[in-house]
Amino acid sequence: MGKRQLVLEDGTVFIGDGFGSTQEAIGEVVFNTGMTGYQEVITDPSYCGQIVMMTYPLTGNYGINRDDMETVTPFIHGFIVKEVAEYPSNFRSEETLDDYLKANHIPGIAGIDTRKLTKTIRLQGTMKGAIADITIPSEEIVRKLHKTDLAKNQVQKTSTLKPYVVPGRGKRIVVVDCGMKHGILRELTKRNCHITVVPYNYSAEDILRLKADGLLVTNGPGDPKDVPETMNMLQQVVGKLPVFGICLGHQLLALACGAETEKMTFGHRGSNHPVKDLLTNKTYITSQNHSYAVQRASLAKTNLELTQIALNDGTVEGIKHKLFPAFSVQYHPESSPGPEDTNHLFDSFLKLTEQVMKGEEVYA
Ligand SMILES: NC(=O)CC[C@H](N)C(=O)O
Repeated sequence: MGKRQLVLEDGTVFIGDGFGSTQEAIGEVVFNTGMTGYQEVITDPSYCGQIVMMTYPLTGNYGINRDDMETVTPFIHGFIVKEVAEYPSNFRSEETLDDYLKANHIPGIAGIDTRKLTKTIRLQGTMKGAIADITIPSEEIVRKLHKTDLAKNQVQKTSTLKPYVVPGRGKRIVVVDCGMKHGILRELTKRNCHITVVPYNYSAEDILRLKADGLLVTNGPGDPKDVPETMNMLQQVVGKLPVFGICLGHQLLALACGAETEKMTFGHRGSNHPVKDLLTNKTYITSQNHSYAVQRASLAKTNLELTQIALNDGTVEGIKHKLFPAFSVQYHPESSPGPEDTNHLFDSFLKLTEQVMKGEEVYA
């Protein structure tokens, strides 16, 4: 495709080779440290509004396959890599990364100094950026970036519009879709659940009318404070249904129970983030993708207990309610991509629904 440029809002310019779609992209530039899993990253709806750079220098080597999609329509705004493989080699590969990005209107840029970009983001925090044609003066793009506010309605874009059912004979679980990865459905169907997926703004009343055994609130893009609908619903449902929150769902549970959330400098994105479970003293390697975190000090004024912390920086990775069956984690227990160390959390959630059903006096 020829040369293209990546321009950051602070004026930094990287010249590279365009691939994927030729359109212009604007988004928050973030980095992911996973060495594999680019297909799951591209198709994770939590990246809506973001331009993602992979720190691992080779991407596209095993192509794109039909099995590792995390959503039907990807929402990522752009993709940055050091080197993109033109000829993937893997028995599951159906097409190249370039073809997939072209077909889904996602621009990519390769051949830039990804280590420099990582260091810039680590020092200054995430910034807005654009992947654009080389012919446009970079000052013009910087001006445009300063004028552009990143959208606040990302969950509205990534959530399902209508409820639907994935039938099963086991526990009845309502999944509130804030931008759900298919991995969450995979874990629940593996455990024979009867799943009702509902939009992010489904009311507490309508959820309770479904007479489910448990409620799962999924991952999703953007700032949790931009999703008051789901937060208000949780305030009414906690204590009436066992609740499991994943990533954005975790942040929303925290807000619903009176805790605070804050934006991190550059977030956690990768497949090898160590997390310590304070209740069992075990350490898990987890898959993560988040910009926001629950403010640790704010838990003191709530009925929430800190259950897990990130070992790299001490941030909150898990909480549980002290009075009601509700718990959540900041990372992705469904992995995809990444280690499956914390897959058992889906079993813990279903066990909790069982205990509540039997009327046992148990909390998460
Ligand atoms: N993967 C997620 O659910 C991310 C949650 C939230 N959008 C964040 O960036 O912190």
